[in-house]
Amino acid sequence: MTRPGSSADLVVELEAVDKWYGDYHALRRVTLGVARGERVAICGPSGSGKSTLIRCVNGLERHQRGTIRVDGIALDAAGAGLAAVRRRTGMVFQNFNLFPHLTVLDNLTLGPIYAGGEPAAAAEARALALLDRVGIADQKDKFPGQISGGQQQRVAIARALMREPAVMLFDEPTSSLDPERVQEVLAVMEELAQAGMTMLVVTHEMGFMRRVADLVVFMDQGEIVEAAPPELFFTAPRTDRARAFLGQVMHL
Ligand SMILES: Nc1ncnc2c1ncn2[C@@H]1O[C@H](COP(=O)(O)OP(=O)(O)OP(=O)(O)O)[C@@H](O)[C@H]1O
Repeated sequence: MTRPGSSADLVVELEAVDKWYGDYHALRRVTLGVARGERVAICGPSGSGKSTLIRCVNGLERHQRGTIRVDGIALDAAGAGLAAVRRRTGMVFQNFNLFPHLTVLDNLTLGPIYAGGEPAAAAEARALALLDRVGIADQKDKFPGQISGGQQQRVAIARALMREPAVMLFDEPTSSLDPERVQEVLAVMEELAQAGMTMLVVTHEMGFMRRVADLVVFMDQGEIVEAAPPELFFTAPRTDRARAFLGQVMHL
């Protein structure tokens, strides 16, 4: 839940975070906490700052004001703590971002072996176990272009898990998939949630939010407008802005 100032074991903490792109104020005093093992979903209209928020959490974008901490490490506005925070976060993007010239297996092992110094045999054993966990161990020698979008996204999830992250960040992970491929990725995400993974997920998937999220955060114009458990947010939104958004996406 959003509990600024509480003593909960927070893996992600944002306090009064502001972010500008030039003159454009993209995040406005955003305060949010994600406790260990908690699943927080972020929704809101296009351009409301959802991607910006999640990209600030792992330092892909820099905030200018306020505090961001991941697993207790401060990512201050000048960028200190960046490498340590990156090691503790696994990021899954809309467009998979796999290396097209590497096999599925090599996509998982490249970072740990060459950047992390892990012995190749150990990295491969971990990679095979994770590919098995996401149901695509049999595709390990294929290249990304030879497998479906849903399979590519499952590879991307397995690659992010190679870091043994304290939190998994998902930025609209099913938005670029064919409709028949969406469920296979959501099923992997649900399995992660059941296993206790801490997750911060930008998504438009209402069913996923209802089933999996502990907290739904609704953003509009760079602000967190509401933060509530899904059963409350979807049935009794408190603000006109949230009601208008839900009316559009759920055709109420
Ligand atoms: N690199 C950038 N430079 C300038 N403006 C940007 C940049 N990235 C995002 N913006 C602007 O910041 C605002 C928030 O963008 P952001 O991508 O965070 O929104 P979003 O809620 O994730 O939208 P969507 O659902 O369409 O992905 C938008 O108005 C966008 O045009």
